[in-house]
Amino acid sequence: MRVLIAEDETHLGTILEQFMTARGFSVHIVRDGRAALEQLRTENFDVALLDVVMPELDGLEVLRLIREEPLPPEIIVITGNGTIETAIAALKLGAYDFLSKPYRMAEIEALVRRAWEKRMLARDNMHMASRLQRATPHSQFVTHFAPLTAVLSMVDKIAPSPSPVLIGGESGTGKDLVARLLHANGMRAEGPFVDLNCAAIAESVMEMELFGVEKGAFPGADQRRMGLFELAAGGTLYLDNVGDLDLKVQGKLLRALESGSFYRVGGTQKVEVDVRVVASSTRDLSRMVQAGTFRDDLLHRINTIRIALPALRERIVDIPLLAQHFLAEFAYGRSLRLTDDALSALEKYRWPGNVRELRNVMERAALLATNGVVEAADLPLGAEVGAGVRPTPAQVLSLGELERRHIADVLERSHWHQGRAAEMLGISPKTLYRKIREYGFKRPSGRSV
Ligand SMILES: Nc1ncnc2c1ncn2[C@@H]1O[C@H](COP(=O)(O)OP(=O)(O)OP(=O)(O)O)[C@@H](O)[C@H]1O
Repeated sequence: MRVLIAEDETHLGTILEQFMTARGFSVHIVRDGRAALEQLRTENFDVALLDVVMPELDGLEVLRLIREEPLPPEIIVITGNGTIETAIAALKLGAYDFLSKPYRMAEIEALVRRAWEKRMLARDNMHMASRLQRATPHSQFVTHFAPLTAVLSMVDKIAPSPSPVLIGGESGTGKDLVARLLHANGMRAEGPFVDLNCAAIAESVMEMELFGVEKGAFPGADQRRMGLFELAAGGTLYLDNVGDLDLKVQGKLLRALESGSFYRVGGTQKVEVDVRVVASSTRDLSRMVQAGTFRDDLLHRINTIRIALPALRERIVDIPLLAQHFLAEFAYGRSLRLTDDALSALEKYRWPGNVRELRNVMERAALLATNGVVEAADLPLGAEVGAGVRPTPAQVLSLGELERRHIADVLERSHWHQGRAAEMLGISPKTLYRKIREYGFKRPSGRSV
């Protein structure tokens, strides 16, 4: 339990500090209001004891300012001459409780412990809610493919370590799922899992999104905002499509990983956080290093542990297994089965959207199935999916070009409705967004969506 004591009376402060330390609290003491404010803004405390009468800033002012911050500690205000007006003002400003001087040490200890329990309860509720939300779609990683079962045992082994992990693989291969497994099986499972798709955030705001921004950093920054790094404190930060970070943010990320600390945008106070970073990329980061678009030193840092997820077409053994798994998920109590023809159609298909696409296909198949049987005709794999882009033997297109043309075609057919297009392609909207940027597609003017 981390406790801040702000007390300007030297002797009293020291006695309090010694008492609390001896009772097993981790204590930091400051002697004036401004120092208290700075300390509370830069480090995470569970409880703060604020004397009301202090130089620079009084305790009530510190209380008011700190309550405007995200996730403030519980505050106990210590009033000098026990004026009831001050105590009421403190409670109105959101203090947990107040104590009047002179007080007994045992009294203060009991109050600090109660304040801490309240904070833990609130935190548990928050985590419980977010875990319930997470647990539903992402619970199980299904595979029979030997190299992937080896990956799963590696995930179990490395989950408890704080080292960064890099997960590579095409879109829809399960990178997000593996990142969540790493979190859920690690020491930080009780902490937050914060996920950021680096491809979906404009470069100009990425630094603020990750590291937060200090009040007054620029005109309009009228309050301090925590970045995702801080929000992930004690948990895992998942950076999806890490290759999309620009070089400046890459540098800052590297420093944060190396030192465990960073500065908010416009800030001068170092913020220290304990966060495990898991990054993923669909792109070949080594190639990006060669091209000068990804930092070599950052790649080394996040590459400490590397996991590569194979495309679904490279593990045909998993196709029937996953198909049954998703069919059961969408059967809603009915019993559904796939015909041999349907299975063979699934195994022959190339699955550009990997497991995500298979899941979408099985969802629709479950809806279309009659008499509990899914026929090949019920599978929306569509000959038409490849139609129009199939090259003649003399004109073999690269996979990248094929993908580019196919996405352009689907965007056109969906009238640039990106949600629908992503669904047709079996990829996530965020991946489609990134591909649109990668291929430099421009929405035709006059189209609204
Ligand atoms: N082996 C698996 N077993 C069960 N479900 C899986 C498996 N792999 C992926 N999925 C499911 O497929 C969908 C896509 O997976 P996920 O979001 O993890 O892919 P991704 O590689 O992170 O994709 P992107 O690069 O587009 O973000 C999710 O619904 C996920 O639960």
